[in-house]
Order: sequence, then C-alpha cells, then structure tokens
Amino acid sequence: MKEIQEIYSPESHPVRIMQFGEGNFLRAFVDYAVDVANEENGLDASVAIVIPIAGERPQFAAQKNLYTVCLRGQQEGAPYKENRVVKCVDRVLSAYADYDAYMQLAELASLRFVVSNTTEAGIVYDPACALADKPPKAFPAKLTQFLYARFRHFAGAADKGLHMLPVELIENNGQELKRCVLAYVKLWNLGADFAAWLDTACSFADTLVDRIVVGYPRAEAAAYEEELGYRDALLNQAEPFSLWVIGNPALEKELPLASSKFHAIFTDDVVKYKERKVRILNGAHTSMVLGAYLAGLDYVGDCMKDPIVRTQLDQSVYGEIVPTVHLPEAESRAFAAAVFERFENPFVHHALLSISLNSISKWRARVLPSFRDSRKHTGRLPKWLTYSLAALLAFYHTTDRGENCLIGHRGTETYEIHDDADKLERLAAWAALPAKDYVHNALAAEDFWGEDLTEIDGLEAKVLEHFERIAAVGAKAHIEELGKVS
Ligand SMILES: NC(=O)c1ccc[n+]([C@@H]2O[C@H](COP(=O)([O-])OP(=O)(O)OC[C@H]3O[C@@H](n4cnc5c(N)ncnc54)[C@H](O)[C@@H]3O)[C@@H](O)[C@H]2O)c1
Ligand SMILES: O=P(O)(O)OC[C@@H](O)[C@@H](O)[C@H](O)[C@H](O)CO
Repeated sequence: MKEIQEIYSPESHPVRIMQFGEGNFLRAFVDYAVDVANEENGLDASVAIVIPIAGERPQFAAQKNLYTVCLRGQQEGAPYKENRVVKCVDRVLSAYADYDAYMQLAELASLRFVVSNTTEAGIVYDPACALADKPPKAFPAKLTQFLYARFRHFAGAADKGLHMLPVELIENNGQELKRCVLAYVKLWNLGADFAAWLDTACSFADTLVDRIVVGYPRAEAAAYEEELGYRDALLNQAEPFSLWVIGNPALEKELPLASSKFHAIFTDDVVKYKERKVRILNGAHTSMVLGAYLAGLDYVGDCMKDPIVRTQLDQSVYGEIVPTVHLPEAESRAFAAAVFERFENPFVHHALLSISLNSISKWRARVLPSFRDSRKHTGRLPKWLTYSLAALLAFYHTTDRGENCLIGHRGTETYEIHDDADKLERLAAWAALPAKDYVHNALAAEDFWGEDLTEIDGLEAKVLEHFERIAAVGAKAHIEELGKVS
C-alpha cells in the first residue's frame, strides 16, 4: 500500500499562522479549518507548527506534513462522512530541538496569527523562566520571547503585530495569556515601548472551541487505510460538529474561517458560549466518566446506551446543570439534546480513560461552578454532582504507583490515573488512611478545588456516604439506586 505523501502534495501558501501545539485537537480543528478556508474562501494561509514541549516528535517530516482528518457522524439529521487530506501545514518545528529555526519565524513578514493549545497546564506564569533560555519552559514565556524578537526585528512596526488566538479551555484564555506575557515584560524589563506595541499592534482574543476529536483510530486503522487507499500514521478521527467562537470581531475579515464545513463565530460575547459548552458538554463528561468507568464501561457511546448511566446523565444534565446556565432554559436544553446526540455518535469511540486525564482540575473548572449555582438555587446539594465528586475520589483511590501515574483497580483489571504529580502523590498517601480521612483530606485540599470543600455544609458527609456505598455495592449498583432517589 502507498504512503500518503506518495499520492498527495502539500499546498504552497504564505505562513500566516504559527501554532503552538501539534496535538490531535489542533490538527483536526484549526488546521482543518484553515485548509477548508484556503479552498473555499481564498484564505491563502499555511501554518507553521511549533511543538511546545521537549521530547518525542511525531513523524510529520516523513509524511511531508500531510495527514488525513476523518469526520464521521450525523449532520443535520443525516449521516456525514468526510476524509480530508490537510495540506496547509508548511513545517513542524520543535521549540527545543529546532530552537533557532523556530525563532526565525519571528522575522516572517507574512505571519499574522498565533494559535495555541498547550492544555490547561500551559498558560502559566513561572518566574524561573529567563529571557536567555532557549527556550524558556512556560508557554507564555516562550511567546513573550518570540514577540520581543519580532518587535526588535521590525523595529516596533505597527503592522507587524500578531493576533493571539489561544484555545485552551480555561476561562478568559486570551486575557490570561496576555496577563502572563505582561508579567514577563515586567520581569525581564522589556520596556514601555514593547508593552505599548503589545497593546496597540497585537491582540489577545478569548476563544472557545468545540469538536470531539479522538485522534488515531487504532482499532479501526486498517479499515480506514483500506478505504483511503494509503497509509497515514497521523490519521485523525473526529466528529463533523465544529464551533470556534473568537472574541474579536475585527479579525473576521483577515481570517475568514467560516465555511460550508466549519462553523466560526466572531463576537464580543464569548462568555455565553463558553459557559454553555463547558458546563453542559465538558461538565457531563467529567461528572459521568469516572463512575461509569468504575461501573465497567469504556466509551462514551456505551454510557449513552446503558440505561443506568443514561439515567444519571439525563437527571444530572437536565436537572442540575442546565438550570445553572445563564441562558433561556429552552436554549440550554436544546444544546444539551444536541450534545447527547454527539455523544451517541456510533463512529467516534471516545474512551472514558482519555477523558479522565487531569480530572481534578476538570472537576473544579467544569463541574464545581454548576454544583455551586445549583446549590444556591435549590438550597440543597445536587445529588449527581455531589456523587460525581465521590466517584472521582473512588476512581483515584489507590496506593499503587506507576510511571508518572497511579495504578487504579477495576475488578481484576488495572488502569492508569494521570494528573499533576504532586496531587497524585498526596492522594496515594491519603489512600492508605481510613475512608473518612481520605475523603476529608481530599476535600480540604484548597489547591485541588480553589477552596476548602469541607466547609460546604453537609458535603463531606454526603461524599463519604457515596464513596463508601461505591466500595460496598459497586459503582453500577450505586448509580442505579441513586437514579431512583428524588
Ligand atoms: N480532543 C478533543 O476533543 C478536544 C476538544 C476541545 C479541546 N481540547 C483540548 O485540547 C487539549 C489537547 O487535546 P488533544 O486531543 O490535542 O491531545 P494530544 O495529546 O493529541 O495533544 C496534546 C497537546 O498539548 C501539548 N502539551 C501537553 N502538555 C503541555 C504543557 N505542559 N505545556 C505546553 N503544551 C503541552 C502537546 O505538545 C500537544 O500539542 C486538551 O487539553 C483539551 O483541553 C480537546
Ligand atoms: O480534551 P480534554 O481532555 O480537555 O477533555 C475531554 C473532553 O471533555 C473534551 O475533549 C471534549 O470532547 C471537547 O471539549 C469537545 O469540544
């Protein structure tokens, strides 16, 4: 069988976008959108990808930076299938191994946009980073160093500023990135002229992204290759649904991304889209998957078909999450129904274990705000969101350490638990204590949740009750019995 690069060739466009992150999501979302916009809207842009972390590098060069995005699912009530060879990636550089070549991108006159997806861990201020580092460790420090090099190279020209479009799923991602960049300007004494250039020639937009991307379809790879007629080690599977909300309407003309295949909205009001999506879609994932995994399920699609877990999902999303979203209830309910349809997509197998990654910060960002608002509105602890915290603690409950992870147990099987190393270390130590101390210590850890959860009236006792019930009867039986309690 032929290789993808023997059949297709990259397109040639000016490099207008630098992208921090080579991961599945950006490649099936941003690069896909750029590729379509080149075709449909005459965008005429290619992307230089920068790998932001040290370590292994996927084999982009061997494939001439070509890869296939396979979209499978329903769209407007009908089955949808698309195989698109993305041809707009011009080069892939490591910020570490190719430092000089990467920094030379700062001198490219055509460059206009910086996209980033460095996970929730990426947008942080680390004062240990220095301007002379090659490169500094933290992403905002890398970006500041890069922008400063550009500012100097073009002598502060107003038309050589860059527009930052971070897609990390944290609140106010653009403003948070700018805050970190300005902190480095101060730390490194980069001067008032540079700070003014960042303010006037550059921009930092808050953005929200939405598309379920599962990456390389390992189990079905052979069938895909058979269908495509070539081999592609970077094959990337995702759903057809797409939404990129960009909080700077002024950029729409220069970045015409909305197309027949990709949904982009430029607006001043990202917040309403973000709250709806993060609370309902991501909140449903995070509050469901850990308990569902312990209940013996492996994929989101399995949860949708399982009447017991499905009852949880229906009751928690419509009863506890939707009423907290600051939109007309009918609108939020319609969004939730659409999300359920996406979860039911039989072609995209979204593994619960992949969603479980970093669940502590996810529960804090994606579930706790709904928990808090639901409690405020109803005056009581929301049944399922409270249970979901116990399910999280049950999923993380182990004293076994693996390589950069903990090892959990599901019956006779084992699974890997990935989260911040220091959080895992403390949880493993607490797991050796009686259940009430494990639960107490975890809830009291302010750095996990941003507050001491033991101070919430009745929460600790209720979480302990769920936790002990999961241990006694199993997650499945407990979810079933909870479904019957009003
Ligand atoms: N997969 C999806 O459906 C989806 C949808 C919307 C948003 N996202 C977001 O995208 C992120 C990545 O998902 P993915 O599916 O591309 O995963 P992936 O494993 O394919 O890629 C991870 C990416 O994050 C970068 N990265 C990891 N740790 C980093 C760090 N400490 N600092 C800087 N960069 C770091 C890697 O270089 C890589 O580009 C997730 O955290 C998620 O918030 C994913
Ligand atoms: O990608 P993560 O690990 O941040 O979260 C897992 C899922 O909730 C997430 O990928 C959603 O599928 C995505 O946010 C949909 O747009």
